[in-house]
Amino acid sequence: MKVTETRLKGCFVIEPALFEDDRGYFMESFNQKKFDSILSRPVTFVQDNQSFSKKGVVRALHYQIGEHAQAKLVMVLQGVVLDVVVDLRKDSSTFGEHIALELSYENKKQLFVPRGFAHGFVVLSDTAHFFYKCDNNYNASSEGGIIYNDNTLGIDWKLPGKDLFLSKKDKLLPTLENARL
Ligand SMILES: Cc1cn([C@H]2C[C@H](O)[C@@H](COP(=O)(O)OP(=O)(O)O[C@H]3O[C@H](C)C(=O)[C@H](O)[C@H]3O)O2)c(=O)[nH]c1=O
Repeated sequence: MKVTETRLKGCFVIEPALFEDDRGYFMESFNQKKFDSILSRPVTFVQDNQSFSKKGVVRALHYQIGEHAQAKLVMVLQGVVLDVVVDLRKDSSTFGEHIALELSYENKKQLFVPRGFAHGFVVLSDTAHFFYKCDNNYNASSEGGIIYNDNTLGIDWKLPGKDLFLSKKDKLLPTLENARL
């Protein structure tokens, strides 16, 4: 397993060991003991989520506030997405900054997103099956969000705006300046 910390402290790219043979491949997509060795404190995941989306779908930029904040281990089971996380930790020297990276079935990369981040992705392949573990349960009343094209964030979603598709809810999200943090 290869672990690389990103420039946003506490956010890691994880590349699981892949065992390929004539049948195909095997990998441990999550191992609590190995995962705990990466982080300074243990993370216990309590909920697994999946979503399936067509090309151009943007599910972004979401988070839960306060005690319901979620850390996530995100990965792609089929297709390719550009995954984006924005640092919303008020005491962070990289507050408001983001990283974006391709996660795909091919590259098997995973991203650990600590609590205090907004998360989202755009689907770059015809379809994408997205899977992620959360260390806190869904709490609808604590959901927050930032509009994906907030120009203070400067996120390049790679596809032309005319080809992007968002939920009604996501189209109405506020800018970072007006977001509920
Ligand atoms: C997130 C969530 C949603 N739901 C229900 C609520 C809605 O009736 C329906 C669709 O929810 P939503 O449109 O918020 O789904 P996404 O747009 O994929 O939201 C996710 O998008 C980005 C990528 C994230 O990182 C978040 O985990 C999450 O906000 O599922 C649940 O029942 N449990 C849940 O944990």
